[in-house]
Amino acid sequence: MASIQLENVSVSFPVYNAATRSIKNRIIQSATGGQIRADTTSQRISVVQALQDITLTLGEGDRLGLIGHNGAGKTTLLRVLGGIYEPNSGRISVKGLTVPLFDISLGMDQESTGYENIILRGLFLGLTRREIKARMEEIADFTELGDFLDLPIRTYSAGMQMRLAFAVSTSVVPDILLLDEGIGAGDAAFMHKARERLARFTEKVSIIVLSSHSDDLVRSMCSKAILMEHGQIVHAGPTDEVLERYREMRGF
Ligand SMILES: Nc1ncnc2c1ncn2[C@@H]1O[C@H](COP(=O)(O)OP(=O)(O)OP(=O)(O)O)[C@@H](O)[C@H]1O
Repeated sequence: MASIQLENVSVSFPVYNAATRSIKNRIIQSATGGQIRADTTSQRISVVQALQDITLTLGEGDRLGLIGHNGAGKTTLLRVLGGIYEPNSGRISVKGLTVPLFDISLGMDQESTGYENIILRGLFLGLTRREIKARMEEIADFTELGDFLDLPIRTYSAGMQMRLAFAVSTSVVPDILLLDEGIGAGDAAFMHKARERLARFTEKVSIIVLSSHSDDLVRSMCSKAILMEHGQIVHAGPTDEVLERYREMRGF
């Protein structure tokens, strides 16, 4: 059974050679972003607190929307769930095959061919070589990249790389799907095909977490949501209730 459990998870980023003099001994909080504070050990280091004390439990059938201002911590939270970032503190347990459909070039190598990258990205996502080989032909067909699959992917355009990564990432139905609102640089025909594939696929996924600035998208995909502000969860509940709270906060 797929599940996600986060207990008091915090993530901070040290920023070296930052102009910390202006933020000596105080915490800066602007309208956007996490919190910036000076590091206690060095004048030359600032710390951006991207997530602070996040506690969250998700199980079978949950569709969660992440809502909040620029820099609120939505992408950082997705990256923590995808195992891309380790929390600095707190406990995390993610059970089930997890596929991030953002940071789509992770696990790919620019010098390797399209075919080799299908294997690399597949292994990165936790598939076995046998599972990848069994799907190779279907993945290659879906990309429509033809003979380009024999060339190193540094010769591809951004949209061609996206086609490849998307085709591999959606070749197996995961237990947990992590989504960012934009899946990138595809052309209109591919985006249409990608959306259809995604719609078929999302029905079967056990848990979905979607980060989005689009109220309509969150409403159409998610039954519940959390509102994030400066790295913290400030409201959690049914999607409509959380969107309403966000509207009130923004004052429109
Ligand atoms: N690698 C990094 N180094 C330093 N700070 C970072 C890094 N990644 C993220 N941050 C900071 O963490 C905070 C949260 O960023 P995050 O990308 O999670 O926000 P977000 O809610 O996804 O924003 P947006 O809606 O703009 O995409 C921001 O203040 C950002 O500056």
